[in-house]
Amino acid sequence: MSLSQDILFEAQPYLIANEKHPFVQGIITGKLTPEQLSYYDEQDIAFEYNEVGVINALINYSTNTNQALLFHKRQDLQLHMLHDWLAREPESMPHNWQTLKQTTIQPINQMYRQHMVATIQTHSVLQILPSFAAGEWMYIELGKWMRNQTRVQEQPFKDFLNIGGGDFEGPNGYIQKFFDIIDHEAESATKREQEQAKQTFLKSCLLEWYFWDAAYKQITWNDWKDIALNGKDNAML
Ligand SMILES: Cc1ncc(CO)c(N)n1
Repeated sequence: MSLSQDILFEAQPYLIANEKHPFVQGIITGKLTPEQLSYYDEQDIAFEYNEVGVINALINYSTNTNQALLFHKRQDLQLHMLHDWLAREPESMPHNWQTLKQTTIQPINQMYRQHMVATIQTHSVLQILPSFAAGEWMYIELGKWMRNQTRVQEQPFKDFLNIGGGDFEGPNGYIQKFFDIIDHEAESATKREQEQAKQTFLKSCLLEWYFWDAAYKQITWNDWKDIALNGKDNAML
């Protein structure tokens, strides 16, 4: 079994848990509040901006030119996605590069972002790529699964997780190429390095669930502070 097959086998329960999360269910039923959507929107755009740094590292530590070109192409897509995203929803939530860089990174987002950037110091594509590829894989799989669900046909729910299949899916899509790179790099890695790469992927899958959860409950540092300093009920966390 290749490393990517092994990873994907172990990631299945995480995919199912993500499908069941009330935020994801709320996308299907259109039952998320504007506040939940806006928390997600703000945190996720900042999350995607953080990925720019992770993709830069992938370009930097590529082990051959084809890898570097692929990551460079993915970076171009990332920056275009961010550009289009910043141009959307201008009235309900003004977005721009300045506000994006000043957004407060809430607890789970911070944990997830740091989980990803912590892999950069390994200087190893095998360790960095799974941290990033897991989220991409999760969104692609959730998008495929959504197509079989009877979902609300109103914006913004209609296009949520309806990610550009062409670029990401199929034998020539990014995600397959990322798994091919993981398998290629695994060939020259130790068992321990392979296991580390797998655990990094699974940790990202887990943090995907918590990212939905944080948006569903709109968890902020103020909530953490209230619980710690004022002894407020911590059932919500
Ligand atoms: C939290 C998160 N994970 C993955 C993706 C997919 O790019 C996203 N937009 N946000």
